[in-house]
Amino acid sequence: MAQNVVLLIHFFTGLILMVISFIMGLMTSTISTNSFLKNFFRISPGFCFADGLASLALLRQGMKDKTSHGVFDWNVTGASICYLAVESVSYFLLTLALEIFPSIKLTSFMIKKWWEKINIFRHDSPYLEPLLEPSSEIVVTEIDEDVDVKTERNRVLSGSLDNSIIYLRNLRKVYFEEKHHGRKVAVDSLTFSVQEGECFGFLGTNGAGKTTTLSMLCGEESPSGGTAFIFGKDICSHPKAARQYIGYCPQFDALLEYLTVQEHLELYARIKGVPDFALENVVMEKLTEFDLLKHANKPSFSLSGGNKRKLSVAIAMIGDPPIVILDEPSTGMDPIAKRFMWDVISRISTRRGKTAVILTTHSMNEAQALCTRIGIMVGGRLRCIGSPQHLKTRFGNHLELEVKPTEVSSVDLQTLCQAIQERLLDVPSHPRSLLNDLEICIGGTDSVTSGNTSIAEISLTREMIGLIGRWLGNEERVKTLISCTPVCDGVSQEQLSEQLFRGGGIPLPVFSEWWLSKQKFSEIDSFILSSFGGARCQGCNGLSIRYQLPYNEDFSLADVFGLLERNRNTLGIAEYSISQSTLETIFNHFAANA
Ligand SMILES: Nc1ncnc2c1ncn2[C@@H]1O[C@H](COP(=O)(O)OP(=O)(O)OP(=O)(O)O)[C@@H](O)[C@H]1O
Repeated sequence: MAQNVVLLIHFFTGLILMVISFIMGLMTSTISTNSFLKNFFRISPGFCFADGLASLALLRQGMKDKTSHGVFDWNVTGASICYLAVESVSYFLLTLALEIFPSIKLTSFMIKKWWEKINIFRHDSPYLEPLLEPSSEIVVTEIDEDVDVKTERNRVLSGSLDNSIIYLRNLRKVYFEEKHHGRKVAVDSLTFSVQEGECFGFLGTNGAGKTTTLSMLCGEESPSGGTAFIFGKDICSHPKAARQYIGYCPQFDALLEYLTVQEHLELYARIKGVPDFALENVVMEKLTEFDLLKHANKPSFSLSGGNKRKLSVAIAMIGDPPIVILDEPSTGMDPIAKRFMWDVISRISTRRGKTAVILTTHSMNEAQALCTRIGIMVGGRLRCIGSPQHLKTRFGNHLELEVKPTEVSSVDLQTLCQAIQERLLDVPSHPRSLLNDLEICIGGTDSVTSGNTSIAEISLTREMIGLIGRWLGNEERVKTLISCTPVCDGVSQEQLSEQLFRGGGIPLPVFSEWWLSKQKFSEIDSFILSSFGGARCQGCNGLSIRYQLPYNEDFSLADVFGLLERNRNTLGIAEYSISQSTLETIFNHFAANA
């Protein structure tokens, strides 16, 4: 595309110069100026070509000056041919030089460096472009940084890198944006290293700067400050050398719509320098490894999202690069394909032991399953780093408890229903409206007064429920049902409230069951909260209730089990589980404190 644009620019420049020169050549007052300017216009090969043709035509028409003797005369095509000959050699050599010598390649990084030097020259005092300065922001970062992140920073900056093959040193990226007073710090002073055989999980909230970091490592973006080294090659000064070690799967599939799966693999294998004799084997190996054989001849536009992702990862892994960078590799995959992909990634990193994988993901399960080390990034900064177990031990200073109460017994249910029915039929100073309701609900005054109405037939209105709450000594409990306020007490309560509002009432057995189960939840809740100081309820889904329990010297795991076991029957606990805090809770903790 860029080459086509350059060609078009060349063509039009030549054309415009030709028109200018032609007009000037027609006017006697500008003929000599035109002859002089032509020496410069001929730097454009397009002009040389057009001028030569125009001069030939003019010669044919007898419009050339008398001094021109033949077609190869200097003033006819001679000058143009000579210029074109010299230019074809010199431009070819220039192109070669730009390709071969990276030191003179015009990367945006180098342009920036030159700009910096020009600025130093222009200003009397030494000048640093503000975004490249070791700004006060970085100092603040270092002060309030987590201890593990600081240790990693010191380790990398001191140069003790063991067998690290990638290391980032104060890598920084600033985008210019109107919204953020002109700039947005996407990545801020990122410092860490990745060793061979390691699978490094890069987690973070949306917009944390993960993709930007990976883009800088792959050479798609140039850093605003700091740098990174890949096998000792600086990504700023030797981007091409650094890139040759990397296989990159970007966040969005960069596939060519009309190329088939097999053609994609062949194309990238050739780009990566796989020799002809090995090409077929390499392509077949990837098709088999990624379970893409049956799609080999399909054009990429007809693939499902998950298969496109598989193809992108397969392309990244072609040629067995020592570093594989995967930006959300399993997005859009079904659970089976995801497991399959995890297996492939795990095989190349941990099992083969030579390849370093850096992956970003929003799936905590994926990070847990694959990553030997994890870094959580929020707002462009690394908030924590370490193995999944280390993070859980350090930041998971609580236990997750989930308790499921036993079901309401039919005896208790029957007893409560009868008690409510008796009270409803025996309201001493009942307001007229309540009795009316009851009469309507159970189909007639006779049946109410006879007392042999079926319990299942009784439907309770809001007013009755309010009264029952008062009789049973807990008006608060029924308020949530009556007022239909959204509470985190699970789906069943929401459904009951909805039924009450839309249908005008709920059957007595349904209400009684709800009441008794609330009673159980409430007893368990007060027991947990009073027994484990600092316990916090995390929510209830109608079947079970979840807590976070503090986990320190005062509470061992044995204490928690002991206490629950001793009171299990009294409280009516059907089952419970205790687990260490998950990666998800740790991630949420960092995201919430961003
Ligand atoms: N080209 C750009 N110009 C301006 N701002 C950008 C540009 N690219 C990214 N950003 C900003 O930089 C920040 C980091 O973006 P980045 O894509 O790296 O986040 P991320 O962690 O990969 O997010 P996600 O998980 O959603 O992919 C965001 O606030 C984003 O808006």
